[in-house]
Amino acid sequence: MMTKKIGFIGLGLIGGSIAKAVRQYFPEYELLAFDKSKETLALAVQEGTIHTSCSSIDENFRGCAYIFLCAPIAYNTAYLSQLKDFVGSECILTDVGSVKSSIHEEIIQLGLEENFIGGHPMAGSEKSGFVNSKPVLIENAYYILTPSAKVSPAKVDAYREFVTALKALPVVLDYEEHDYVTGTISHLPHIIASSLVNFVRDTDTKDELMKNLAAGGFKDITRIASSSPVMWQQICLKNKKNISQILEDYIGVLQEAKKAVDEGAEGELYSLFEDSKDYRDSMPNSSAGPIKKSFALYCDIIDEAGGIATIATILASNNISIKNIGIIHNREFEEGVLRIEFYDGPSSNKAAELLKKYRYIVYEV
Ligand SMILES: NC(=O)C1=CN([C@@H]2O[C@H](COP(=O)(O)OP(=O)(O)OC[C@H]3O[C@@H](n4cnc5c(N)ncnc54)[C@H](O)[C@@H]3O)[C@@H](O)[C@H]2O)C=CC1
Ligand SMILES: O=C(O)C(=O)Cc1ccc(O)cc1
Repeated sequence: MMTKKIGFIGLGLIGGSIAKAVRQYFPEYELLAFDKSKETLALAVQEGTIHTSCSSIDENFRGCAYIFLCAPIAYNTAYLSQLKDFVGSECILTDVGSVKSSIHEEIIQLGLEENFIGGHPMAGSEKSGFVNSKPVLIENAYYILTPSAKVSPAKVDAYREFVTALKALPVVLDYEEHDYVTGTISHLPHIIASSLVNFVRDTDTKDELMKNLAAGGFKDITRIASSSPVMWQQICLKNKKNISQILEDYIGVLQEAKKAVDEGAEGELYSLFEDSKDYRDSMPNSSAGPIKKSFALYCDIIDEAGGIATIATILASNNISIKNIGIIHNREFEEGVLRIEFYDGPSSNKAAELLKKYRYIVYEV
């Protein structure tokens, strides 16, 4: 069997998830890692995710087919000069950072362009650390590749195939375009979420009415405010130019909204919400995105003891695994409805068909 050595620097949420996916799909590969947290490395060895834990970037990294840089972005860039000696001609050096220009610039400086293909799995969560990592995190998620100008097409093809084998969806982009696009769809939303949460904290009443009354909508758009502070600090520092421009443009949009409110401009206010509804509704639920897609359906349940158990039994006896199940209450479903999440689209479709056959009212989303 063909074995390869894969190295990781940083084995947290993303590094850990990729390592676990490699372990799952290429069990014969040899995995090694360096992380500043000794506990993380010990756990990864104990769980059988990696074979070798390294106390620094050392000789172990020589001969790797892939080296994944998965620490916060400023550290990834800083480690390149230490890594350089261990990067052989066949090695594909890659990262998973949310910003690409800074690492590409350092790669050019160090003459590592023939080896470097930037990477960015558009998957993750507000959680962090190896303990939260899982192979399914990158499954069906877009995985952006930003090849250096001098890397061979053969290496790009090999990396693309590797990403596909890990069940992610490779997309090749220019690194500068990557930073503008992710600046808008990922970095700006994180800044909005965090500043909105802080705004509520700073303007709340003495008895914290806002904190206690905050409803689903507020929680939906601020989930990501619980993300790793060091990671987002570094993203803002490294994608400064794009984020500054995007914030300026977005503040202009907010000012227009304020003007419409100040002037009681009925038409403008209606359009604001109608346009956003149309565009948001046109985003396919099944497309992969920064927020990992979910395969869920909603189902009315008969209000009697054992209602959930009956549905779970129907699904289990048809070999459909449930990822998550629970009753939700919101304005859309005032009476409460059962939300059932599945691991993939086909399971969700099969479950919907089956439950309809049993005369359940099913809402597919
Ligand atoms: N969290 C997310 O949703 C996503 C994160 N990313 C990128 O992935 C990278 C890692 O993020 P996460 O895995 O979420 O973070 P994390 O905090 O879960 O993991 C980072 C890991 O790096 C280690 N580390 C920190 N500083 C280090 C250093 N100086 N030397 C060696 N190891 C060090 C930590 O001990 C930890 O195990 C970042 O560059 C981020 O931009 C990319 C896509 C999604
Ligand atoms: O939690 C979420 O929805 C995210 O937005 C996760 C995420 C964070 C950083 C990235 O570079 C990509 C994805």
